[in-house]
Amino acid sequence: MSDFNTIDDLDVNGRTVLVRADLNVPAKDGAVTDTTRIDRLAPTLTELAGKGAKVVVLSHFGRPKGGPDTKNSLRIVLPALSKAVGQEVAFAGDCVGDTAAAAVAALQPGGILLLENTRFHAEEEKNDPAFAKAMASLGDLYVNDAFSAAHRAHASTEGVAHHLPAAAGRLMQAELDALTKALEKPERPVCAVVGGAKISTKLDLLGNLVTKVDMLALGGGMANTFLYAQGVDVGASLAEKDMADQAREIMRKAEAAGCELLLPKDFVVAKEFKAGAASRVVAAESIGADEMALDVGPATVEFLGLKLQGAKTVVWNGPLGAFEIKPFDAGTNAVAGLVAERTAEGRLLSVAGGGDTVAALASAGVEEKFTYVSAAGGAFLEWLEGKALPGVAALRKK
Ligand SMILES: Nc1ncnc2c1ncn2[C@@H]1O[C@H](COP(=O)(O)OP(=O)(O)O)[C@@H](O)[C@H]1O
Ligand SMILES: O=C(OP(=O)(O)O)[C@H](O)COP(=O)(O)O
Repeated sequence: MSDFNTIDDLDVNGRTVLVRADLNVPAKDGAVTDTTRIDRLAPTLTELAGKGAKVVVLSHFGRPKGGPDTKNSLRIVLPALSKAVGQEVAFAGDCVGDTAAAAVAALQPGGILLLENTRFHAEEEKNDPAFAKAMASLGDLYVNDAFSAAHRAHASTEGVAHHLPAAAGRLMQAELDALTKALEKPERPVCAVVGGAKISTKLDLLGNLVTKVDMLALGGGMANTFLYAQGVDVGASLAEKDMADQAREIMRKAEAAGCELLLPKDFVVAKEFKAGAASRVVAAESIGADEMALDVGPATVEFLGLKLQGAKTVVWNGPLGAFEIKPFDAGTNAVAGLVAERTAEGRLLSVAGGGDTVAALASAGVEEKFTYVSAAGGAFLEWLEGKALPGVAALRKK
């Protein structure tokens, strides 16, 4: 980390420090369901507050369409954030402008203020220079502790760093150190497991990943999209059908690079996406028109188990199914259990990451058994590809 400043390099006493956090945590019905990202961020905030800084926290939450909406308000993280830092955290209903400025002005040294979702402004994702400048004008110093959002070149993750003295937070430091230690020279064969629901934003990443790993196992909406691209009828399953050409291109790249693509053999399907919905196991080619593939089936679990026997390193982002709802957690639980067991036996090095992936591993009871669990998903896979992450690059000493 010698080419980055850290909090040790900043004189924060009495200064206003803008901290870019990743509070994009799993939530349901307006409540946080997994606090891992909040708990891992807390030491940075308490250290800064303890050193007399006025701490102003910036973050995105969800994927709002460039304007405010109640579903994606960061207000819902306030109770968990206050608990994690051991003090009441103040809140402002905007991340720029008069509302934000008034809340910052009211902040005392040692105080912590959370600003509303940066993605409530379309300028955030465009990395609009004037918007970044407006955000930067709220503080004296900038600390980026959002490694898990560092693959995004957005105003709060990248733009602001050009306007203020910038440093990496403790979580950012810890993630980069741990990932470097675990994966700088991964022992082959390397198997990447990619599932989850973020299809279009992760497809680009897979094109590079297949040139770096020996096997790529797909689950979740990603697998459905690839099966659709192969001509399989995926019924009402989550899939981005307009991404089929790109998926086919990735399959060609994988073949050329000698990366074995592992697609599900069978699925647990249901007509409704709710707990206790009637479900059945079907072959991948037999999903009904009104059915959704919500988890990988037992034949897929067995197949992945056999394939993983040949792997020395596993990197994993994205649950294999809709794990929040039983029984669609079974595939993720079984494969995670297998990886955990082989890691414990010293036969495998395993690194997993992602907001929901961490929650899935915790609910499977195996989080502690992986070699390392990162708070980051997409960012960790892009780091693994050797890509320069914009949020990290902007912190480099000028
Ligand atoms: N087959 C599926 N159908 C619908 N949703 C799915 C399916 N498989 C996984 N998911 C959903 O994917 C979400 C996690 O995806 P993602 O955000 O990409 O992971 P992470 O946050 O770990 O990077 C979970 O909410 C899960 O319910
Ligand atoms: O949760 C995140 O990424 P992840 O799902 O890859 O772990 C980050 O907060 C980035 O969110 P984004 O993928 O909406 O830019």
